[in-house]
Parts: sequence; C-alpha cells; structure tokens
Amino acid sequence: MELTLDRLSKQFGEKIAVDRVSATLTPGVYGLLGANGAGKTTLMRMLCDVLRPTSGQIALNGRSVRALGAEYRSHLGYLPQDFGYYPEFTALDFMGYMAALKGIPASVSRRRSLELLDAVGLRDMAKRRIKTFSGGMKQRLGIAQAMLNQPGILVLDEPTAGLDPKERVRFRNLIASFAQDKIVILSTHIVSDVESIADEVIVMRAGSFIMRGHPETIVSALEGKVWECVADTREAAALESRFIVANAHYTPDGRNALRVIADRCPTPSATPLRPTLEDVYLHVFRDEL
Ligand SMILES: Nc1ncnc2c1ncn2[C@@H]1O[C@H](COP(=O)(O)OP(=O)(O)OP(=O)(O)O)[C@@H](O)[C@H]1O
Repeated sequence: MELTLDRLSKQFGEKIAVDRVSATLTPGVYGLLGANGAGKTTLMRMLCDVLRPTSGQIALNGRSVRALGAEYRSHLGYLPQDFGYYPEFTALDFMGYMAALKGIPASVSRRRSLELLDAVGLRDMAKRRIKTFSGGMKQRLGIAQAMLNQPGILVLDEPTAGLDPKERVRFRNLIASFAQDKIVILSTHIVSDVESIADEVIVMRAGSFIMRGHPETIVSALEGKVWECVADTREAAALESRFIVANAHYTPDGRNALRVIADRCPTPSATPLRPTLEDVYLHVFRDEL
C-alpha cells in the first residue's frame, strides 16, 4: 500500500493552511508534530477526504482518491480532533451505531465491537453510558471506533490528548500491534508519545513539512548540543536568557539543574546529555517559543 501526496495545498481565504506538501507514505507509523495552527488537522482532514484540497492530489496505489471515492474511504479509519459522542449511548451501542454507518454487517459488528473495546481497556464499561466516561475513556472509545472497519489507513488527530500515563502505554501497545502492514498517521502535542510510537516523525511548520525522518536520526542531529548545567539562581537566569532551557529542577542541595540546548559547551562545568525529540522540537521552534 502506498499513499502519495503530491503538492497538496489548502487555502482558507488568504490563509494557506497546507502548503504544497509532497510525500510517499508506506506502511508504518507517522507522527505529525507541529505548533498550534501548523496545518496538521487540515492535512489529516484532506487525507480522510472530508476536506477538498485547493490544489494537489492524494493517490492510493497510484489512483486518485477523488476518483476512488467510497472505495478509498472504506480503507480509512479516522479519529477527528473534536469527535462527537452521543452521551446517552452506551459504549457498545455507540460502537454498533458507528459500525452500521461504516456498513459493517450486524453479524460481525457486535463481536468486533467487543474485541476493540477490550483492546482499549473498555470491555467492562461496554454497557455504561458515555456521559459517565472520563475524557480519557471517551478518547479510547474514539480510537476503538476508528478501527472498526479494520482500516488499512488509520488517521488519528491527537489520540493521546487526555490519556493518563497508563492509558498512553496501552495506546502505544495497541498502535504497535495494529500498525503492521498499515499506514498510521497521528498528530500530537506530546512529543514523547511520537518518539516512542512513530517509525517516522514529520515536523510541520506554517503548512509545510520542515523535517522528516526516523526519531533516532532526527534526534542524533542534536548530539553534543544538550547539556546539564548546575547553577545558582543568578547563573541560571543568565543561562535562561542566552540559551533554550528545556527543563529545570532543584538539586538536593538547593541549586538549579538546567537542561540547556547550546551549540557549544555553555559553562565549564556543563556535562553532556543525550538529546531527546523534545529537545529537537524546542530547538526547531526556538524562535516561536
Ligand atoms: N475552516 C477554516 N477556515 C479558516 N481558517 C482555517 C480553517 N481551518 C483551519 N484554518 C486555519 O488554518 C491553519 C491551520 O489550522 P490547523 O487546524 O490545520 O492546524 P493544527 O496544526 O491542526 O493546529 P492545532 O494543533 O491547534 O490543532 C490555522 O491558521 C487555522 O486558523
């Protein structure tokens, strides 16, 4: 399976939300990163055929998705950012309803719904009304419904928003087990989620892809540029004014330990640290922060 984006653009009035992005996506997990307004949701909505591009094309195995129409949509699973739940429905009713909308035969819909509710840890809540669910539980239900039609292309807009650390681990494992032979595209603001889930990271800024690659490759570009500096309050303030400080905490003896991103050793006593994707993100978006 191959999904090709060819100079895909979307303009809203004067605003260019997605600006001539091109890519060839093969099975794997793609993590879309970018600040608010970078164009992630707009791109995902075009990928899911709910928003028509202003120009450019999306093709599945060389055939335009416009021409494929319903056939293309049958390969898709989508969790939109603002998913509408029906509060009075139970989780199982909701899954059944979504299955019917997707044209899944009633004979398989209940079994598959229960399997998916199990996979997202909601099996015991199957008969509870959605209005009693926490944000994280609703999010898990949203992920489950996106998988109902066993999609070959799964598009998840901020799937980890509202999940607690345990739910995040479950989600990561779920995606890992699901992703074989499938194209999974997910966006998130939680950089560490992308680092642990994605085979490829795509960083978006102002509608364009500004960076792409395996998380380790992207992170290795910052090797030798992340430091720990232990400083008193005045030194810490000076470091913060000159460099990007990714993190700060107090040491047991009351000093400041700063995680500093700097091209050269920022203080004589600084010790090198291993970079993370979050450091890369802060480095790329340093002007906007
Ligand atoms: N329907 C619309 N009409 C006008 N402008 C829009 C519309 N949808 C999106 N935009 C604009 O396009 C740009 C990209 O928005 P988009 O929602 O795709 O960004 P995003 O990266 O998903 O942001 P977030 O992380 O906040 O969801 C923003 O400037 C936004 O205001």
